[in-house]
Amino acid sequence: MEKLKAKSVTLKPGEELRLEVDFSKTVYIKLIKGNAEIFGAELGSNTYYEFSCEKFAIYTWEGCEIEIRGELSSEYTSNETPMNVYMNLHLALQQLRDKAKQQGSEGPRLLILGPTDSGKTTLCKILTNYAVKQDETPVLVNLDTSEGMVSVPGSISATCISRFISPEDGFMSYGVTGSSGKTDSPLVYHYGNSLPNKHLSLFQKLLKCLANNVNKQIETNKSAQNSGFIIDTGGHVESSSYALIDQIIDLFKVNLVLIIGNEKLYNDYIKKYNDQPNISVAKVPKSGGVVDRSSLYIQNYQNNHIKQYFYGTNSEKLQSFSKIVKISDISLYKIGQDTLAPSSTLPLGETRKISETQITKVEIDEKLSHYLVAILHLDPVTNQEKLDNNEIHIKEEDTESLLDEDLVLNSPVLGYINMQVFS
Ligand SMILES: Nc1ncnc2c1ncn2[C@@H]1O[C@H](COP(=O)(O)OP(=O)(O)OP(=O)(O)O)[C@@H](O)[C@H]1O
Repeated sequence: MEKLKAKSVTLKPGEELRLEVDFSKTVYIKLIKGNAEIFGAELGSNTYYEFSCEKFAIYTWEGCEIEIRGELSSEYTSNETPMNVYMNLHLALQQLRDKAKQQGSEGPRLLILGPTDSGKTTLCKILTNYAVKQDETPVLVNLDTSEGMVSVPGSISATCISRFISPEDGFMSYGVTGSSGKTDSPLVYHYGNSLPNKHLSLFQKLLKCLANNVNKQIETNKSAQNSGFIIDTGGHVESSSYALIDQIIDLFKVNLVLIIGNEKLYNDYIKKYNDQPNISVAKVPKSGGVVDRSSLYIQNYQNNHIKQYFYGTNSEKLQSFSKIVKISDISLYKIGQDTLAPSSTLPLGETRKISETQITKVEIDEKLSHYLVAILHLDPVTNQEKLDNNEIHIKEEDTESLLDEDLVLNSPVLGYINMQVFS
């Protein structure tokens, strides 16, 4: 790093430095003077932070001097930011949390909506970090399946946040918690696609499982109850997604809907919840710094995220290990049926019922090498309770698999493996 040419940048109060670092490049940043933050996480002075494959901003409330080493693909300073609005939003949320503590009730449950690349995830990060700064422990819910946030892309999750989201490692600072024995491991459900609409009934079922589980878990966590929820979503803004949004509001008991950069959605939701005093709808401006990301960038970002899941982040390295097991000792199941022969090949008059949530056993062969496979936690206690209450059933007629789809979908992810098959 010392070999890289260093340069210094001075920012005035209220300015932000917007930076882009390519995939193949690494840039180091150090705060020399003053104070600065990256999406709400303060930078410590005289410490190098490492970035690659990132688009981000360094904001300062009081002015600062920063040292940068390495090659940036874009860099400019702006004094037009929505940070004052975001800070006011945080203060309003904090008042609701304080009120919840006094009254012994639940804190705000905030749902952030907006088009793709409008800055939703960034706002979640800022609000979560500001909440942590005030000793809050909000539950961060990720329903954006293209990002993965604390786990691999294709998953949805809920995490109780009690420490800053690292400025250099981002949400993955929570994704690698297993390594250091921290107890704030995320609750993750596997969906397996970037688009919720692709397998809508599966997505809706998993939403329900995540919401039920997280609502149940925080029943005994007073501090998370008071701090409330911050929920990130993908870019569901078209009217065809309104039913899904309403389901999210209902399942996660959302009481504040916040819209970034979409007037139509804001107006529709103002009208929709006009006569419901327990749900408020508000809007905030989109930051001029938010960058549109190409599909190539998103693909590289997702690959990098998966790599971090297995090998750790810049500041917390993980040692992945391999384990050889006999094919006959394991069973692999697939959710959904997208490789069936066309219905036209069926005997005349016979129809096939294809369910997106159907569980089928998969034959393990070399073709499955390098597949990312989710290991589920088929929690015997919770599932036994559900069996006793007749909420789920074991299919006795199905001798091939005793796995009921509800039993599987109800089970959170224990971890992911990268599979290699040898014969
Ligand atoms: N002020 C800023 N300056 C520079 N880059 C920024 C700024 N705000 C956000 N970004 C970057 O812009 C990109 C898009 O932002 P973000 O992920 O928050 O949008 P999003 O609405 O959540 O997108 P999606 O719907 O695709 O998940 C990210 O790479 C983010 O780091």
